[in-house]
Amino acid sequence: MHTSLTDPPPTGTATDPTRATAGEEELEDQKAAITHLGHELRALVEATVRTAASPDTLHRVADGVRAVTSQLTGRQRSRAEIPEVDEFPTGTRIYSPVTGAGSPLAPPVQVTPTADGLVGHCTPGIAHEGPPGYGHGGMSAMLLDELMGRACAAAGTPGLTVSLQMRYHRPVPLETPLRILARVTGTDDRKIFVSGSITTQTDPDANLVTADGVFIAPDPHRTRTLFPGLQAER
Ligand SMILES: CCCCCCCC/C=C\CCCCCCCC(=O)SCCNC(=O)CCNC(=O)[C@H](O)C(C)(C)COP(=O)(O)OP(=O)(O)OC[C@H]1O[C@@H](n2cnc3c(N)ncnc32)[C@H](O)[C@@H]1OP(=O)(O)O
Repeated sequence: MHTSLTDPPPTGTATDPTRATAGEEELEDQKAAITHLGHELRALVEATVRTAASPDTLHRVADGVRAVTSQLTGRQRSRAEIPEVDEFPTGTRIYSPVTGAGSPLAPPVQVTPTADGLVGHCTPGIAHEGPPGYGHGGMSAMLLDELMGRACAAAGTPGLTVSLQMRYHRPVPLETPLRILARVTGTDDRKIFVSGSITTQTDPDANLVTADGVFIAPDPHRTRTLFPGLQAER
């Protein structure tokens, strides 16, 4: 998050080629606006957790933020609704707390395919702190869970996590560019075995965190029950 604050807002990923061309421009506009707001909100979150401002200033800013929040009027997305700009489950998930360009919670991780899986890059800031100066262990688990889940989807077998074994070898430094790797190592019927790791970008041979996970591809009936938005909108 830290260095990304000074970078230009990231752009969205490729559009689903099956969508009607007429809607594409609108979707791109929507993605760009969501990304813009996400970028500013992440700057607000980072400034919030770093500031030493006086109580007066904090109260004034809180009132200002409440006034801004009240501008987000109109229809609100329901719990199971999948945003129109999303490509579920393999691509853009714009409000993902890990990769989402529109999420104030996300570092956000930029994901790229590798020869045998995925690599993610991000720079978590102080908002993701656990021990002073280092990343929260739950944050590392969240980064790996998401990347490992996306590796399943990228391999053509989207699945839900049923087991995630974390090993924390060294503290994860904040404000430091990180590299997250995830790859499917095997399958057994609906079970997908996945491994993942977090290192710094400058020392990719020194594992800070590693994980082994089991993901399950839900059967079609369970998929329909779990994700009603998928049927209604796709
Ligand atoms: C278009 C299709 C979409 C599909 C889904 C897409 C999702 C991905 C979306 C986007 C991708 C990018 C984002 C990723 C995000 C990160 C991933 C998360 O955070 S996921 C959230 C946390 N996880 C849960 O909430 C799961 C909760 N669990 C469940 O709902 C059920 O367990 C479920 C549906 C996953 C499986 O239930 P059953 O009833 O279908 O399956 P049973 O029969 O229990 O198990 C099947 C096999 O798996 C083994 N198994 C079950 N649990 C296990 C475990 N903990 N460890 C090892 N094996 C286990 C069992 O022993 C069984 O194996 P034997 O057939 O007997 O050989």
